[in-house]
Amino acid sequence: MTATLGQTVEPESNSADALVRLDAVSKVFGKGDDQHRALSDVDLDIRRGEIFAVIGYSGAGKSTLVRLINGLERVSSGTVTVDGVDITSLSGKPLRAIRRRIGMIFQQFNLMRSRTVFGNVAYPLQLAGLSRAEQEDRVAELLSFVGLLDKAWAYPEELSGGQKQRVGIARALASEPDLLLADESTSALDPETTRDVLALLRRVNEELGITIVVITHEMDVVRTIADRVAVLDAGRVVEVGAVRDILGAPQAETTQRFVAATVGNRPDAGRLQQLRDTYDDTLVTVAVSDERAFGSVLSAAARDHGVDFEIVYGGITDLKHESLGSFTLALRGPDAGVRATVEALNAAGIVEGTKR
Ligand SMILES: Nc1ncnc2c1ncn2[C@@H]1O[C@H](COP(=O)(O)OP(=O)(O)OP(=O)(O)O)[C@@H](O)[C@H]1O
Repeated sequence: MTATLGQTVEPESNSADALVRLDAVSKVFGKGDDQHRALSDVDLDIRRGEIFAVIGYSGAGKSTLVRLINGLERVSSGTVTVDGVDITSLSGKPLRAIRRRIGMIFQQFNLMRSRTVFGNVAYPLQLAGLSRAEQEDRVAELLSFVGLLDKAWAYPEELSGGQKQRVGIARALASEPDLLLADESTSALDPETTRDVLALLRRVNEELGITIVVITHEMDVVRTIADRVAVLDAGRVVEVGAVRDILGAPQAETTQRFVAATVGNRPDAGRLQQLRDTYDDTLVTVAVSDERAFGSVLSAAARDHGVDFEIVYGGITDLKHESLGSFTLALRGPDAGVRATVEALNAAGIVEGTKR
């Protein structure tokens, strides 16, 4: 029994709300014996207004994917469409026009050391031909959005990692992009600074309506910020869906490894065996995404059937807008009562597994 409360089936993606679409994209580097296939047959829709994460281990093809979306790299086969325009056949001016609508932030920030914070953020505006007065107004607005107005005249080397990434975000926003690509944008930062930068990215998404693609090897980043996630393994998308569904019921082995690293609330096989050795009761694991429903179903069933319960494992994992919990319970009482309690929990669709 693997029903999970709150699990929803994602509607088939509608191409009308896809800001970025990859159709059967493959990318092969090198020639002849030196060939290396970085991406194989990748289909993805990134919807307007969402935060979409791509997670994968080193070498999975994440950076290649980003470089194909912003036109820095060409597909070997397939198509990449940005806002309805197939960019695989574009070059020169039309490609540059599309690329201006895509902002990018990097793991190592990529700021110009010889320029102040102002100079870095103003750079794309200067290239776009804005007057000095226009640049000043826009940079002040951007720096105040990222909380760094007081650092306008500092040089990058005088800033912390988190501050450098804020400058990177302000610079990426300067040309008012529709899409922001964040390639391992928090991988060089400590956990607290990571939280601040992720919170800022959420504001970019929610207040400015910018679609964000987050490339990461950390499920914690996905969990905190993303609406949907694609799992990339050896150049292939092995799983894609809403973050709550992927974290609640990961299917592919790679996904299960990523999920185990961030969601510690389900007992693995070894821990389950230990629990069975310790508790001579029926063990049942329930998924919880609405605590009141879970609590009332459990306490009513236990009361009606004369059953006691003890929580022996579990916890709550916070997602962007909701929580995902899992509890393993030891049920104690008359056999028929325990069976009836498990049935009641099953009927409520919250049982993930049962062990006698
Ligand atoms: N320009 C290139 N020439 C040859 N091979 C490349 C090139 N760029 C990437 N690759 C190969 O393609 C595969 C995917 O690389 P990519 O950098 O996209 O992975 P990644 O998931 O971003 O990894 P990491 O997190 O380590 O950067 C790797 O095996 C890499 O060696």
